[in-house]
Amino acid sequence: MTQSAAIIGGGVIGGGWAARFLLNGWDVRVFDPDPNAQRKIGEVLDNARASLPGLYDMAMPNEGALTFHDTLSDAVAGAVWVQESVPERLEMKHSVYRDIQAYCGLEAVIASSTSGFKPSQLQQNATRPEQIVVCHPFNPVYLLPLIEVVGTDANADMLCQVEKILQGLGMFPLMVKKEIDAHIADRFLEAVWREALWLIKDGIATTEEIDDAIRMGFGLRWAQMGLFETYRIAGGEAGMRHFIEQFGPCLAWPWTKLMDVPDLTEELIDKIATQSDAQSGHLTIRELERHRDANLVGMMRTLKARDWGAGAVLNRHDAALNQNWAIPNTLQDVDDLSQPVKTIDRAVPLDWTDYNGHMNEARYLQAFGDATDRLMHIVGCTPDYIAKGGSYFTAETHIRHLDEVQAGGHIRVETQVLLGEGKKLHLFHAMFEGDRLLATGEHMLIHVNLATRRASDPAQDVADQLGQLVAAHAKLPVPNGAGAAVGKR
Ligand SMILES: NC(=O)C1=CN([C@@H]2O[C@H](COP(=O)(O)OP(=O)(O)OC[C@H]3O[C@@H](n4cnc5c(N)ncnc54)[C@H](O)[C@@H]3O)[C@@H](O)[C@H]2O)C=CC1
Ligand SMILES: C[N+](C)(C)CC(=O)CC(=O)[O-]
Repeated sequence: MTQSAAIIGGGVIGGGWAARFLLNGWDVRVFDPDPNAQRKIGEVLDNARASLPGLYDMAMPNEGALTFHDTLSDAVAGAVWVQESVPERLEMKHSVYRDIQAYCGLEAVIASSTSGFKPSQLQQNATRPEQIVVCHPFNPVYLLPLIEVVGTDANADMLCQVEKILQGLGMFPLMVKKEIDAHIADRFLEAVWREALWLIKDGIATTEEIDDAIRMGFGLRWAQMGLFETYRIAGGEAGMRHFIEQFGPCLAWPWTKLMDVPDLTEELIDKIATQSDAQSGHLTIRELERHRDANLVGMMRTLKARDWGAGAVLNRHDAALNQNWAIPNTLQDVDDLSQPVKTIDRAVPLDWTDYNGHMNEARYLQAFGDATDRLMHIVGCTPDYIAKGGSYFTAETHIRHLDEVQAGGHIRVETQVLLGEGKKLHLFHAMFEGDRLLATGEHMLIHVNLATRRASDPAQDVADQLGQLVAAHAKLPVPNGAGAAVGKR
């Protein structure tokens, strides 16, 4: 049965949570008194649909149902997870918990997005403190994996379940062992924010110069290694110890104004807002969000290819997705040998699209190449087999681009084996979005001995498995377009 999450407060963060749950197959029930909440969440969802599914190389589950409710009691009914994302005011959060606990199930998790309150503060005077836990996300919640989970002794029994549910949403729960104001990550953000305010107040840098100082340099380092791994490298061969010895004395020099906070006077606020308008005012918030999402998707997919940091979290979720929405790994996994085999089932990543607003031609080849790799794996041409010295090389390719598809579009490739005899493997891939045929890819591959780099017969096991597929597919009609030349309709 589909699980449901209640989103209490559907602003910047609640909207991101709604998208994260929905796109992971949960039903989502929103309560927010703002008459614009539905429109705002709809816009956030559009951005999320274009960006999140394409981070994975497997299809995500079908979207859950999104409903908006006039009362909080209605929204929390039946929800196993209640995500509170109302403004950062303690008395408001307390009053919202009173209402939630009056109507939600006894087993429901009540998670708070709070940036800074400790769980013990949130639990004060609650009917059932053990239900309330901090789950602090990062904007955009639908893309960034980090989630700081902070509980008290009262929550001990539920933290494991909370961690599991968040992992199931493709997130990286950082289980914070000791509560502290602003948890872990926001203490860094706060420190950097304070320095930035001083640099502006003192007229040393503009908003744009500060952003450049971050994004052209250390921001890129932080995105993939964080602070300590980065500084370990900065210590050279002598490592961390040398780094601290060299830069330790600077801590006593006036390199930071951290203990002193500038007054947020009207004058300072006006200076920051004016500079920010000059820097980014030509773009709407939604346009900025789309740039942010495309940049994040590109960086995260690069990290994914390297199975590193945030990218490794995506790979773990991909493995979980494939258990649920199966693409076959072996011939035994194929449900019906007599039909073309499903070799790709995924969304179009944002970074596969181009200036024409659709999937770029080169990415059709990438998808068909991935489909070929999957078929090779299914017939036993696995990484182990390849490591022993046999593989297939593609000798010829013919792609027909029949229809377009946009970022986030759910594509599927079905593969028919036209010939699998001796050294030759002749494949015909058909790419669909739903029932719509988008493209076909016809490929001739030759089995190769990787030591001699010359054509060779595949090992018996691969030949046998391929033979089974060829015999079954021989009964299928020759697909429309097979053997066509360029320009021939
Ligand atoms: N904006 C950010 O970068 C981040 C914010 N957070 C935390 O998330 C929480 C929400 O922050 P934002 O989404 O930024 O604020 P927001 O102002 O964008 O959204 C708050 C929403 O709560 C609604 N609301 C107000 N009273 C309500 C009530 N009684 N019941 C239901 N909804 C109510 C408002 O109409 C509004 O839509 C805060 O605790 C904040 O610290 C956490 C991570 C990042
Ligand atoms: C500015 N902020 C303290 C609300 C930021 C966060 O809590 C996390 C984030 O997304 O930057």
